[in-house]
Amino acid sequence: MSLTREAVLAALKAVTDPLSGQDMVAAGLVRALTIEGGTVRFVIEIDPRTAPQMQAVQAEAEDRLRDLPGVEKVSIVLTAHSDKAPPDLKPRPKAAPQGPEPIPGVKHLIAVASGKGGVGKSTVAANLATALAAEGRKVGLLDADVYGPSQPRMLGVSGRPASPDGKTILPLRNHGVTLMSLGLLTNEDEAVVWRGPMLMGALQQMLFQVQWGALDVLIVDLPPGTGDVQMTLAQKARVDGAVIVSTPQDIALIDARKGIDMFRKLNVPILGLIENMSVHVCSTCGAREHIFGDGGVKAEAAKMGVPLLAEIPLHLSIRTAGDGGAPVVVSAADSPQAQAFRDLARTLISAGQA
Ligand SMILES: Nc1ncnc2c1ncn2[C@@H]1O[C@H](COP(=O)(O)OP(=O)(O)OP(=O)(O)O)[C@@H](O)[C@H]1O
Repeated sequence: MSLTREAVLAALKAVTDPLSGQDMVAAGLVRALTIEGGTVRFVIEIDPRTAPQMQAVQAEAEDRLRDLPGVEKVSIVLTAHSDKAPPDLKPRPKAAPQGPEPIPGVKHLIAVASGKGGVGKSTVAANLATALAAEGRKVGLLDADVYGPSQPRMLGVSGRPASPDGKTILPLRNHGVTLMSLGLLTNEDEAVVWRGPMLMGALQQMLFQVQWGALDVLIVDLPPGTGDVQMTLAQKARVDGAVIVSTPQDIALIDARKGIDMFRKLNVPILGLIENMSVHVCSTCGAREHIFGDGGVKAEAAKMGVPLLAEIPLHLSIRTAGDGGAPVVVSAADSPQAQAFRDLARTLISAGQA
């Protein structure tokens, strides 16, 4: 005959709780009772001061259960209960949904997004951040490109951020920019597989637990596309505006349109489009060629009713500077390429957006 719950409870009712004088079941001492095959398990929650009396109850309950036919193993665990009131399980009216919150100390938060990968979004974010710093702004850069964080390499930053109190994280700094990136917490060569909730937790930590200090502007380098990171950012933090980076190629533009739609649905203002790899400038002869097409982003911006904020040339020095850890704005400050980013920074500052 298999062991039943009723038989177990009946055996336990023969044990008296010395504190209340009731049987231990009626006294509510038996918690989380499970019966699996011949194994009986439950928990007795006790006030630590009554431990000696309760150990006697535990021993008696064990004896009685072992005498029951069908019982092979008994496991009774004594746990100390806290004096806190038990959790209130009654349904409550739903709390008002938590809206996006400003990040303490941060005046403007600008998201740098792209519909598609590889269009130069991280390059634009790094150069925009250093260009804003060169204009005297206090700038932070959050590398939220969780699938391929490249800002530590682009800004020439390495080492682990410290967390002296185990709660807040101290960001790193280079070229006048305060940086935090998941790339600083993982090994560069390690492929990171993030589960959704982990990812969202990490993003929230980077937004709200990093000691950003007083910033005029925090640039957030997003992963490409329209996914969870974009949604979480817009739902948790007040995003003052998004800039969308695209190349002049049609396919990049189609994806950019999707990005714009998403931000509009999330009530994030679109500050404008940035055309990257706009025109190829030969680093030896200076010849200009529209490798990815001409005027596409400008026409699209006009169609969508958003400004075209900048046209950044495709130039070898932009890539080598990024790879070398000092964006072109820093490493070749007087070059026309650097000036294109400086103009972008000034445009945003004069519009009161950075
Ligand atoms: N204007 C440019 N001129 C020359 N090279 C560029 C330019 N913009 C970006 N690059 C190069 O193109 C490559 C891709 O750029 P980047 O990593 O910034 O793109 P991304 O859109 O952030 O990519 P991902 O999808 O990986 O996030 C890099 O090697 C970068 O140096």
